[in-house]
Amino acid sequence: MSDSASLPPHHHALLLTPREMALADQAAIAAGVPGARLMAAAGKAVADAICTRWSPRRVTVLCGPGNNGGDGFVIACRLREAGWQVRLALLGDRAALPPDAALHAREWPGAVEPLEPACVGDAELVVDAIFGAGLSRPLDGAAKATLQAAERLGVPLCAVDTPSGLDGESGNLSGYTPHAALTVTFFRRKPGHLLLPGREHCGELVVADIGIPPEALGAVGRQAPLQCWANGPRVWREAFPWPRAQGHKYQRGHVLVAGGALMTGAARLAARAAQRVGAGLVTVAAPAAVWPVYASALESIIVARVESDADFAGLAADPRKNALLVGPGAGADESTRRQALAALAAGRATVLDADALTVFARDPRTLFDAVQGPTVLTPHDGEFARLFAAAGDKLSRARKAARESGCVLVLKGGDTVVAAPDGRALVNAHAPATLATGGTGDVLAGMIAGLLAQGMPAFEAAGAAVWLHGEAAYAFGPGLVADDLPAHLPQALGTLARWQPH
Ligand SMILES: NC(=O)C1=CN([C@@H]2O[C@H](COP(=O)(O)OP(=O)(O)OC[C@H]3O[C@@H](n4cnc5c(N)ncnc54)[C@H](O)[C@@H]3O)[C@@H](O)[C@H]2O)[C@@H](O)CC1
Ligand SMILES: [K+]
Repeated sequence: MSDSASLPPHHHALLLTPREMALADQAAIAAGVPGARLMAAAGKAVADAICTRWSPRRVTVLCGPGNNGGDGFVIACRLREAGWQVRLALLGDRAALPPDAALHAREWPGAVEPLEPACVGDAELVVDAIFGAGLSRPLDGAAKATLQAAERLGVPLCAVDTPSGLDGESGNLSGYTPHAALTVTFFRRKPGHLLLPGREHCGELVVADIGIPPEALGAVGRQAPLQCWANGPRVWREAFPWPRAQGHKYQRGHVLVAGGALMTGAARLAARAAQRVGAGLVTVAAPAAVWPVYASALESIIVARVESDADFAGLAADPRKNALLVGPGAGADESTRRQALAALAAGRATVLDADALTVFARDPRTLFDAVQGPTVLTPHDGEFARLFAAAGDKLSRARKAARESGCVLVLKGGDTVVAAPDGRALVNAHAPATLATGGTGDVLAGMIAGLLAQGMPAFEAAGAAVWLHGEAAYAFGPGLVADDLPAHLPQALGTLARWQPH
């Protein structure tokens, strides 16, 4: 096995697909860690996680026909040793278990019941070790009926690796998937643990070390690059533009925000967010008719009066304005389209949001062909569908669209995905549901522009903005409206400054 120099960057935050995880297992086994030992460690980790959360009680361990079921046999043994009353049920034939699972099944001293709804009848806790990474078709038959019976009982369920029926790669559900109170996975998380709807079925997620050396990642990465991470400071904090003692406002960048003529609040929110995230200067280009609205509300922000799209293009052409934002409250009209194209033509960092995306619905190629500088597109699902034909799960759609457009894609939602044209991707789970309220997207777009203006690369800037956006919402708590976000960015930045890898 290679040394740690071959580890992919931020390897703790990597998300591995089930296939990549199987390759990591194989690499560990090839490096001399027997599969049966990995399974023993996996089962022990789950049993330990259970014992620290629940006192001994009646538990039914549901085992599937593969290695996930093998983990189940280990869990049953460990819980029994710890004084729990354990029932174990197996789907399929004991003689057909794969070798590592068969080995651990031989150590189980109790009865092996057939897996059917009756086996959870008196349980106070249920362990779902039916299917994990090997799920190959929708859940049906006895597995589905038994998990449904467990869920109807209303007792807590602990899932091994993934709740059965959850596709670890996409987060999609197949046939039926129970809601776990606790999911214990091994070595690294999978995209499906963070993507919706999967994340909602995992409950608390624990990642256990089962003895796979991190260097196994180097071996996996040589087959296909590993470039999907859970979004968080680990991934981008080295690129975060903290103000420097010797800096001055001109070194902290200058954001130009196109202000809308009707919905003036959106661009104001974006401008405040750009400023709060650290941009040295922010200019809002305000249409003449509503100039006073902007000017009276934005004391420390420059409000430039524009009479025409040509005026805006003139502002955008000023090279000191090193990050441009068009879209918030812009209106889906010709003027917005001209402003977006003027921003892209400037060849500097650009964020296009909302209406500045919608105006290219009929000819997205015009938009993609105009891209020159680092460009970030921030669609929600509806806006995305107007621009891109990409199908599939959210992660692959975002990646395909990033490649097609040559832009960093921020595909928003409760599980925002950030994707770069070179295949890198982030899945964000750091966002409370309170963010689903009007204007929060404008704030996010402003934050990305603010970080771009300070020289942060587009992929990292998008990831950092998405995380800080979530952090500011957590800091505020319930009752959030978009206006609260810029005001809570200082707290979020404080958390980031103190953040330590764990
Ligand atoms: N060495 C390893 O590979 C390790 C694997 N571990 C465990 O092994 C699991 C992966 O094991 P496997 O690859 O054997 O996969 P699983 O145990 O998840 O499932 C594979 C079996 O289920 C069947 N199956 C899949 N979907 C089905 C469906 N919907 N209905 C009926 N049958 C279905 C397959 O035909 C196969 O027999 C991980 O999730 C993890 O829990 C851990 O023990 C750690 C070490
Ligand atoms: K499972």
